[in-house]
Amino acid sequence: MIAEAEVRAHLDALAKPRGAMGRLEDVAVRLALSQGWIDPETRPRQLVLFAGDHGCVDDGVSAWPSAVTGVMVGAILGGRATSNALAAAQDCALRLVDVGVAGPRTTDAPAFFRDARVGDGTASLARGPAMSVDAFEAAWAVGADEARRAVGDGAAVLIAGEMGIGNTTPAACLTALITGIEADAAVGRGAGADDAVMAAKRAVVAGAVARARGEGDARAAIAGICGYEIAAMAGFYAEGARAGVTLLIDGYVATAAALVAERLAPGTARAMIAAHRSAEPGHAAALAALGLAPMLEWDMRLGEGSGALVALPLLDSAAALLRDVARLDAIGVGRAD
Ligand SMILES: Cc1cc2ncn([C@H]3O[C@H](COP(=O)(O)O)[C@@H](O)[C@H]3O)c2cc1C
Ligand SMILES: O=C(O)c1cccnc1
Repeated sequence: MIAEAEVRAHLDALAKPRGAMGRLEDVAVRLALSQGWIDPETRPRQLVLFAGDHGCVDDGVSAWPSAVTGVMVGAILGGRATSNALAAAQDCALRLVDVGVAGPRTTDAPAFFRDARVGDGTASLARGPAMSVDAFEAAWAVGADEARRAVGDGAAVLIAGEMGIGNTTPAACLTALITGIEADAAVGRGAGADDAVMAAKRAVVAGAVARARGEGDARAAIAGICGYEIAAMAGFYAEGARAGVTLLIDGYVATAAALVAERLAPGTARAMIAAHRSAEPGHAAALAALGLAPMLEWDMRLGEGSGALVALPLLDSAAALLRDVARLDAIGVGRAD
């Protein structure tokens, strides 16, 4: 393992003025520390997309019906979604896991698809616990399993993405519960909620967060307001961090899963690099609670791992800086700074 001071000293010795690559140097430091080496890798990289449905959609929290989750699963399997296009552009392997979609199961799926359903959509968190602690742990284990498989295949950087209509509602609940911000401050427009949907979403989140705050056991509180895909992402992060790879964190939903991972597996956040701050208003507080500074603030608000894929070339640049730049003394120049 290396210390931050060693990485900074290495960066300061390179053929450039000290600190001249600005915040890319901070990213390089986090990247090196996440893997424990001065010359971290960013290839191969793997995006695992976890899909699940949410009972609270029946309570009016999304502009879209739950059926769109299954349609998008089909689009991803057909290689036609934003995540497919960006993953291909960034040379990132993509895998899709159905951890809790409602409706018919996908058959004839390509080899990168895994049916690991823990349930057919969650129960509505507006009316009671979204899932049992047992179901939460089963979904967590699906994600942990995926991280183990990806690391076994050599991945140096892991990205978790999600597809699940309604999932910015559990993300808001988890953010409010774990960071302590007001429920209202955690609620945003998700995939395009209008004012009427926003009013319903605010009421649902306020009620669910109040219930979760009254629950004594942390795991039960989290399970009650979680989603299957979010629980799987949390398990994915916890296992990836344990295995010593870098976790590139996407948007608001991915960060809610990161909060869950850090709460239940403390230390996981050390492996995380925040790709971006999404347009969702609660995202900044979620990142701050994890001690993460986002690389991009581009108002992206899609999910599917898309923002992490957009930011991936920045990690490649940070790795190249650490690995491929000569030292100033090696080119015969003394330091003036
Ligand atoms: C066509 C389409 C593709 C998406 N890809 C990701 N999301 C994103 O939007 C959803 C969350 O927003 P909300 O909580 O407002 O429903 C999730 O499926 C998330 O992955 C999508 C949403 C739609 C509609
Ligand atoms: O930031 C996100 O993760 C996000 C925002 C809107 C919709 N889905 C995901």
